[in-house]
Amino acid sequence: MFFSSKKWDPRGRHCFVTGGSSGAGLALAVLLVKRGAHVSIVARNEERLQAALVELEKHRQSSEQIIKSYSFAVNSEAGSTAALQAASEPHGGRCPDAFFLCAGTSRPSFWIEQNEALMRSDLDASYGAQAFTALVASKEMVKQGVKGKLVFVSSVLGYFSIVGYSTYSPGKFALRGLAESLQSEFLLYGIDVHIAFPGTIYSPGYEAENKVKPKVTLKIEETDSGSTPEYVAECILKGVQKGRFHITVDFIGNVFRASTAGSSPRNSYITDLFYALVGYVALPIWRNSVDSTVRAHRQEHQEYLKQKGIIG
Ligand SMILES: NC(=O)C1=CN([C@@H]2O[C@H](COP(=O)(O)OP(=O)(O)OC[C@H]3O[C@@H](n4cnc5c(N)ncnc54)[C@H](OP(=O)(O)O)[C@@H]3O)[C@@H](O)[C@H]2O)C=CC1
Ligand SMILES: CCCCCCCCCCCCCCCC(=O)[C@@H](N)CO
Repeated sequence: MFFSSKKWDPRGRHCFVTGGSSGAGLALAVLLVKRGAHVSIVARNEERLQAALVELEKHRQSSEQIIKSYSFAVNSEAGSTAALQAASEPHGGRCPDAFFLCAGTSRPSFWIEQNEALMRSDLDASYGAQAFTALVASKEMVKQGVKGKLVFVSSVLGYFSIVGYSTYSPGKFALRGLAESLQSEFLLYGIDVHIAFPGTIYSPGYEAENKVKPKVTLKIEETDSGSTPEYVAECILKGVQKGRFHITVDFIGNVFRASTAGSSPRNSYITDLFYALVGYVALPIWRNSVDSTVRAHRQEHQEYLKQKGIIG
């Protein structure tokens, strides 16, 4: 209803994937290479980029495809500009057709353990790592008259939040706010905006965050069955091809999406009504159980606070 019905084909297009060296970003890059796109992946760690590039090469469809990696930190305007310039060069300076903004990290922890520096760096890691790329990409697309695509990757934690995500969720909610605004503004240019809200992704980033994740958060997350990076990538690409604004990859995501839709463009008026009804009944029950889990953790948490020297 809100987008053209013709399916978008990545073949021969230049796709710019931030966070393309790991997890969902790497899986998306692989998928795009398989579909015949030119792919540029961006991340900071050169070694992991090189390993990812070897993986991408295995899926090359033709010798024409330009497949490259770029080491830049994209959580600043300068970093994103440098990455975009470098990636545009092999394409004669033309800016990419689609931007898959997968860069992001999470450091689950308790709110009272934060300080200003940690809050700022986590907001930078969840929001800044995508917002600045969106800024420079948009300017370039408008300047060059490219009717491209911006695809943000939020999280189901951009729809709701739980204990442990006080410095991560705000950035993922903020991405939704940004996408909502740009979806409207970019009607001026014919640039499409999409935003994905995956649940748990079994990625290297997930392995890393679990090492520091509070026990109570791990317990609540047991309800989430999770998805492989490959599955998430497929859902994101399908969602983009179908012209969906909010892209969810699993049942939980669909329920939260439909329950918090507001005036966001919907995916379907019939199935979204079903998901919204499920949410209306099931979400308060689920939330009550989450609250009970947190309350049951009070005593253990007191011990934790003592151990850390936060209380006497
Ligand atoms: N894993 C999960 O359970 C979930 C993750 N998400 C979100 O999905 C996205 C992908 O996550 P996941 O699949 O776990 O990926 P990983 O955490 O495994 O990989 C993250 C990627 O982003 C890159 N990156 C991080 N920060 C920057 C930066 N400032 N500049 C450039 N590159 C950066 C990393 O490379 P390098 O460190 O070398 O820069 C790496 O390539 C993230 O935005 C994440 O928040 C959403 C829901 C669930
Ligand atoms: C019918 C309704 C039932 C609702 C059940 C909901 C269960 C959700 C549990 C919490 C999932 C948290 C995913 C975190 C993803 C993420 O972004 C982090 N891994 C950070 O990277």
